[in-house]
Amino acid sequence: MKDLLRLLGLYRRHVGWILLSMLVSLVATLANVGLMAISGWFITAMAAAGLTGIAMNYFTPAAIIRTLAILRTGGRYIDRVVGHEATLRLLADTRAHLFARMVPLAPAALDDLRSGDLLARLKADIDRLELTFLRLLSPLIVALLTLAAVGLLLFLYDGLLSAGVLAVLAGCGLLAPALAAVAAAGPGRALTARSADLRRLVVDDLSGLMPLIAVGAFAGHRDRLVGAMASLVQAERRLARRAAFGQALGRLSGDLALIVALAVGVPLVAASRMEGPDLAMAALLSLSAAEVFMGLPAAFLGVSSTLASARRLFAILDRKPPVIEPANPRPLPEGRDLRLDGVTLHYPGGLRPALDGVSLDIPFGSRVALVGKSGAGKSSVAALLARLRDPDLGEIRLGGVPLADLALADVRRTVGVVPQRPHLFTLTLEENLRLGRPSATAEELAAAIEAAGLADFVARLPQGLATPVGVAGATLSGGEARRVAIARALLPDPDILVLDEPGEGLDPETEAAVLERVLDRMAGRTVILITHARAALHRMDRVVKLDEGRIAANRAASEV
Ligand SMILES: Nc1ncnc2c1ncn2[C@@H]1O[C@H](COP(=O)(O)OP(=O)(O)OP(=O)(O)O)[C@@H](O)[C@H]1O
Repeated sequence: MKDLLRLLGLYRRHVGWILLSMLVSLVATLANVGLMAISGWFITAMAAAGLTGIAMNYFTPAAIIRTLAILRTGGRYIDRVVGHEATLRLLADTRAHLFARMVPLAPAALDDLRSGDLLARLKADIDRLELTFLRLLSPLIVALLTLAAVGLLLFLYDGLLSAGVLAVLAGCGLLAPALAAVAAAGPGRALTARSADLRRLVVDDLSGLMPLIAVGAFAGHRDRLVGAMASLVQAERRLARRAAFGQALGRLSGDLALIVALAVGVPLVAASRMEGPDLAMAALLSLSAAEVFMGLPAAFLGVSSTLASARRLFAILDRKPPVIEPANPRPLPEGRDLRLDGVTLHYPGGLRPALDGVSLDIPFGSRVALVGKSGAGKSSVAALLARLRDPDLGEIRLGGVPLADLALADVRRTVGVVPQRPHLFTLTLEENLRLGRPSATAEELAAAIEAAGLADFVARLPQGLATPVGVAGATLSGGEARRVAIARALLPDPDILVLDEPGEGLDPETEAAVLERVLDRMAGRTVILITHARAALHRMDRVVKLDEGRIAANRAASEV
């Protein structure tokens, strides 16, 4: 219930469209029910008039019938247009809202989710919310109002007639599908989970297809995929069985209501308490009112899977961003000295802290190598310096001001990071580079490419900078991709550059040449180099060794 209310809360901003859509839908439905009822009355009254030879005014009912027919047809058209407008606005809004909330979570607070899972939440889960309004909420309210109108009209003739018809309509049209939906809650949840599983598997396996084939594990993954599809079909089948039960009773509701109307109405006519044409009207009114229940069984069944989707969305919306933008950021200080003071960082589930009381001074303009065994905490320092995470304890200061007090954009403009696993987008080489600084001139772009040691490579490409790099840079070698990432980080001219193992994928000569150029370009500014390559150390001022999250040594490079 809490989730349903929260879901409805998402609709608040579109309440005008929602009310308009419901109003149009109600008018179209009442016009349809009224059309059937008045037509029944009119035909019977005309037949009776013909038999008895009494003249009757047929202009007024004929005009009413024509008006209702126009209202019904036009209303249904407008109902579709307005209903979809309301729903699509809601979906677009929710998708944008969720994406905007994901951005500050990335990457640290989304580490545990696979990209296929995130895609499923952004796409399929939000699409499923459509069911709540278009197929459930609006039809349910319209059905209840129509029932009330029908019940009131029949009550004017006879209380029992009204009660009998309402009981059948509500029992078969509303109660039975609602019970079927309760019985289907389990399969509904399973369906959402299975389709998310399948999407995750497809996206993951496709992006990892090469290694899967290479290690001969493809057959196993294909079997897993086939298994996931089979359990999806099974969940759908279970849901469909329960849906069939609710739908069958829903469809029966009109016929049963007609029988009840006749069973109660015929004695009323026989006792002259009701006119024959009025009975025809009541019978057709009862039959046609059942139309409002047609879509409800399926919508009721969709409630549990829609709520499961909503919960998956809320789970993202409720995540706490790993870093908070200060409400009133302090201005960027003049100084660029970095100071880490008792910095401690725990990853969730980590057995020991990744960083444990690290204190370190990095004056502006210095060149510091961070070394240490794999897992020592080097990349964690890089993440903290770019404020992708915040320390649990201790503080990092830039020019004497805590990083947490500065605007995130200022921090990230000042501290450029080439991560250990840089990501290239499925764009051209130039578009990937310009992400670093969209307004860069051609000369600035060329200078960054030169500094990253990419100039020869670009010159050899037939399409030059317009070359597409493929999905995640798949058409580039590991070393080329890394140099693109270096050029991208150099383009905005950061005052502090953190290079996380920039030599990976490069031969030793190229690595040395690239480092040389980067250091030249960064002359007078700070470079922090995370590396396992001893050869690079003589180009640095200090070498800081980390061991299990602590500083094990901090020496001048000449002493190493
Ligand atoms: N996102 C994460 N979630 C949980 N634990 C993490 C995460 N990132 C790193 N760790 C853990 O924190 C510790 C430090 O990791 P970090 O990546 O900083 O080491 P590193 O020195 O850069 O290692 P490498 O040289 O292999 O890149 C490791 O034990 C690692 O398993």
